[in-house]
Order: sequence, then structure tokens, then C-alpha cells
Amino acid sequence: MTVKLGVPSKGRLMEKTFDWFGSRGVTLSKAGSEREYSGVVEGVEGIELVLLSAGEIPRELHRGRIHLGVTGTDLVREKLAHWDQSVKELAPLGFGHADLIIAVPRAWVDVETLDDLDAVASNFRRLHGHRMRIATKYHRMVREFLREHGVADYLLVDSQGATEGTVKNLTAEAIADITSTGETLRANHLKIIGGEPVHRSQATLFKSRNAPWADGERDAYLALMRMLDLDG
Ligand SMILES: Nc1ncnc2c1ncn2[C@@H]1O[C@H](COP(=O)(O)OP(=O)(O)OP(=O)(O)O)[C@@H](O)[C@H]1O
Ligand SMILES: O=P(O)(O)OC[C@H]1O[C@H](OP(=O)(O)OP(=O)(O)O)[C@H](O)[C@@H]1O
Repeated sequence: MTVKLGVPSKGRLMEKTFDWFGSRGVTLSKAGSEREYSGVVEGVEGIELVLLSAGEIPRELHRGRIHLGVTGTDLVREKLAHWDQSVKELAPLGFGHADLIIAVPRAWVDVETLDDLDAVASNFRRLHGHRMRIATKYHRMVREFLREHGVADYLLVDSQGATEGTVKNLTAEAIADITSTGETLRANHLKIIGGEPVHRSQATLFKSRNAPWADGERDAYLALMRMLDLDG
């Protein structure tokens, strides 16, 4: 039996995860061709590499189908209700930084804070006949954040990509999305409101609280933790 380690299957998250493990003596690599989604682990026995979409790793951890997984803290919090009951954070990895923020058109000169947004939202329906729309794929986190900050009169509209374009396309008045350099916001004439972001995300190594541990797996896990210099 092997300990299953889930890692993003493509892009910078995959490469930086491979680098992070590699610099600690655990070599992760893709098996076979670049397009094959299975992997190889060298440097420690009994660990199996499973290459998955970053967005699926939280659910696989929750279901206990992988023991360990690397993904963004934003995806874990968004995809799992009571995420900390399903997974444990073992280590932030120091890359994949992104802030989940709320942004409005730069032209809304009077809107800088969440209180301002609340004031706009309260008047919006009266003025426009529908509630202020916020486009996002982070429904759970945004709803919770706005409730905590007393903003109530809005409608979340789902946007699974190119979210910053929804304002220009008149399908939303505001957006909630992740940003790292801020380029996409600037290019779409949007500005961040409020002080702290909804969430500061980075790639993190998680351990499932639900995965069953077969004979030998615990030892392989502890050997990996020693290599990574983690408590586990
Ligand atoms: N500039 C950025 N753009 C997109 N994601 C970023 C950025 N910076 C960090 N991230 C993080 O990367 C993770 C998303 O990775 P990725 O887009 O590969 O996941 P995914 O949604 O599973 O993608 P796909 O469905 O295309 O496989 C999130 O945790 C996100 O916070
Ligand atoms: O602050 P920036 O450095 O400009 O990065 C932020 C952008 O990156 C992500 O999009 P991604 O490229 O993953 O595509 P998506 O729109 O499909 O989510 C995110 O959704 C923002 O649109």
C-alpha cells in the first residue's frame, strides 16, 4: 500500500511543487509523456504521486482518496464546508500567492470601503430595478465575508473564468476574484475595495483527516515528513 500525494497536474503550481519537494530530496516527476497524468516519486519509499486539477484536490482530500495534497488555501476554503474538519495544513509552500478581493469599476469614485459598497448596494435595486450583481467563482467565501461585514443587498452571479470582463459585458457591477500582480484588474478598469482581502492564498501542503491508513503507510508518511522537515 502507498501514501497518495496529490499535486496539480500542470502549470506553475506543478513546477513549483516539484521544485519545493526536489530541494528537500524528494524528486517528483511525470511518468511517460508530458501529457500522461501519472507520476514518479524518488528519494522516499511508499509514496505515490497523483496528478490532479488543483481545483479537485480539496475534494479528493475530503473524500480520503488521497492522503496528502498540494493546492491553494483559497480552493480548500471554497470547496470544503468546515474545511478544517476535513484537512490539516501541514506547511505553507511560499508560492502561488494570490489575494481574493472585491473590485468595482474605477469610475465609482465614491466607493472605497465595504461600507461604501453596502450603501451602493442598498440603493441599487431602487435605482436599477435589480440587485447589485457580484461575479465570482468563490461563492462560499464571498457570501461569508459580506455577511460578516454587513453587506446584504447583492446577488452573486457565477463566473468560472474571465471574471473581470463581466463588468464591461454588463453581466455584473462588481467582481470577487483572485489577483496577484493586479494587471488584469487594471486592464479592466477595476479597483479593489476595502482594507484586507477576503482571503490571502498560497500553495499549501494539506493532510486528509479522512483518508484510511493501511499497514506501512504510516511509516512511509513519517519518513516523508522527516525528509520534508515537518512535524506531520
Ligand atoms: N495569477 C494567478 N492566477 C490563477 N491562479 C493563481 C494565480 N496565482 C496563484 N494562483 C492559485 O492557483 C490555484 C489555481 O490553479 P489552477 O488554475 O491550476 O487550478 P484549477 O482551477 O484546478 O485549474 P484547471 O481547472 O484549469 O485545471 C489557486 O489556488 C490560485 O489561488
Ligand atoms: O492579478 P493578475 O496577475 O492579473 O492575475 C489575476 C488573474 O489570474 C487569474 O486568471 P487565470 O489566468 O487563471 O484565468 P481565469 O480567468 O480562467 O481564472 C485570475 O482569475 C485573474 O483573472
